[in-house]
Amino acid sequence: MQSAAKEEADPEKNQGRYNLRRRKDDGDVKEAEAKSEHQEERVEKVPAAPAAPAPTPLDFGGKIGAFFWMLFLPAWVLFLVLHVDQKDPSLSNFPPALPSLETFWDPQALVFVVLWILFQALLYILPVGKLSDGVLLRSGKRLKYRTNGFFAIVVSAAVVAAAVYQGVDLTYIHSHFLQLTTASFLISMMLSIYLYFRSRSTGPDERALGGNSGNVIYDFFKGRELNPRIKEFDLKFFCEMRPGLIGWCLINFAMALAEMKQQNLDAPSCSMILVNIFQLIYVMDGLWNEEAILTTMDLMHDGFGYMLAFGDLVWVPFTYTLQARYLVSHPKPWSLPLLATIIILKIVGFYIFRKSNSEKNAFRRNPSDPTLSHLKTIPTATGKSLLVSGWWGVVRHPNYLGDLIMALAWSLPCGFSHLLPWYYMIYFIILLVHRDSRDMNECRRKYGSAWDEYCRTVRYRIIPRVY
Ligand SMILES: NC(=O)C1=CN([C@@H]2O[C@H](COP(=O)(O)OP(=O)(O)OC[C@H]3O[C@@H](n4cnc5c(N)ncnc54)[C@H](OP(=O)(O)O)[C@@H]3O)[C@@H](O)[C@H]2O)C=CC1
Ligand SMILES: CC(C)CCC[C@@H](C)[C@H]1CC=C2C3=C(CC[C@@]21C)[C@@]1(C)CC[C@H](O)C(C)(C)[C@@H]1CC3
Repeated sequence: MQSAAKEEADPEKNQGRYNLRRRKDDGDVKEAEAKSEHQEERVEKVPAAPAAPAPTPLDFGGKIGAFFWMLFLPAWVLFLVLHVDQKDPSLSNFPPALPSLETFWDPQALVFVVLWILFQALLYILPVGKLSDGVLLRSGKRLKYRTNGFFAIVVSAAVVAAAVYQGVDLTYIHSHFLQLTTASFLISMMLSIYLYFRSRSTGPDERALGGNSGNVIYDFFKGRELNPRIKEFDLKFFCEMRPGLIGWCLINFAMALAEMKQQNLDAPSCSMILVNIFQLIYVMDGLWNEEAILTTMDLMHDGFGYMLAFGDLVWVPFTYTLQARYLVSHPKPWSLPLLATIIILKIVGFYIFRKSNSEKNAFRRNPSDPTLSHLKTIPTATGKSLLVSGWWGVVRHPNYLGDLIMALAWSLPCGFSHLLPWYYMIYFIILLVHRDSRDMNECRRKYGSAWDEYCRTVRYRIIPRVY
């Protein structure tokens, strides 16, 4: 174990740790060999390039699992959207009755969704804000990203405020929720088909290691191309950070207006305000620290396919808004002690989440960053090191811990009368536990014995002394 500064001060030593083993386990052997050859060539030219790319084992229940998830996820969104509309959205009334087919479709809703995405695309391409460096790719290249997400949400807020001032009725979003969901689903489906077809003409270095099984359904679901771009326009980065994420805040705001209309209130309820502010802070923080997304799993390792396209454009805006949507017709009384507890939880969760994400991002960008020199690290054979003190010495995913505490603070304002507003919390535990195990497998593959040493030093995964 050594300090972060010392580790980086010896690049030649690091270079000697490249992992050039050939892996012939699962997947296309020829391709794996071709990658290894490229890798050996690159070692001389690009000292910091990640090593030993080999296709990863299938995830999400493999080929059959991918097929199941592709059908199940949209059906689940549909049930949630319909269930929350019921007068009594309790478990005994699940599943809700299906409406007639024509109810799903409204061309106007499609136009609004397309306009929203185009508007966000326009803000994304404006030459405003920083051009940030992505991580080093297997090809030895480093992509540039326009990180102007905070600018985009501020402009979007101003445009929405002006529209409301001009008399635009945003409660349309509440009354046409189902049609807007269908429209977004169609767009995500078309995008996924486009992504799959264009991925067929990409080289091995441009593909994600995990979405390249050769099975059409699995690869379509998981995503094949790592960084699909149209010229400088990065589709994965844009979809993950803009239309759905900013759309989440727009929908929450529309729910607050719908609550006022439906409950005949002069102002939104306290619970609604809390949910709106907490989630707005979460999104604004993500956009303010947009550069940090470049060192997350989605951007570094996952291909862009159905899972992320659907997740970004449908799942995030139409299920993460469930709490606000629930509150529209289920007002909750609140007390000062409860309010104080919820706010404290949010602050604690946010602090852990932000500090740990920023620590890892700063370390991955510049391991010799003087502000991190006090942190202990473990060197690995790839030349990269692992943090073993600071937040990453408390548990192996401190950022998940903070995120979960925040999720708790988002559900509490909705009370305990129904399970539905707790859905996000339950889903999030499942998502993060699964993500953690995906990441553990991936890191064990990448870092071998160094990862085992890390796991021996930092024993718990997400919750200290519990899990
Ligand atoms: N609201 C939502 O729906 C969701 C939110 N999130 C949030 O997004 C954020 C990003 O999460 P996610 O992308 O899953 O994962 P991480 O940001 O935790 O990224 C995992 C990667 O970090 C690196 N890493 C792991 N351990 C260490 C260590 N000790 N020292 C240095 N680097 C390490 C590894 O990559 P390498 O070594 O290759 O650099 C690993 O693959 C989290 O805060 C999460 O809570 C995530 C999913 C959904
Ligand atoms: C459809 C599937 C069941 C699950 C899809 C998962 C996706 C919805 C999430 C995967 C990782 C995400 C992140 C965020 C949103 C949800 C998805 C896309 C994030 C952008 C939210 C804001 C945060 O501040 C963040 C850290 C930037 C998040 C990054 C990961």
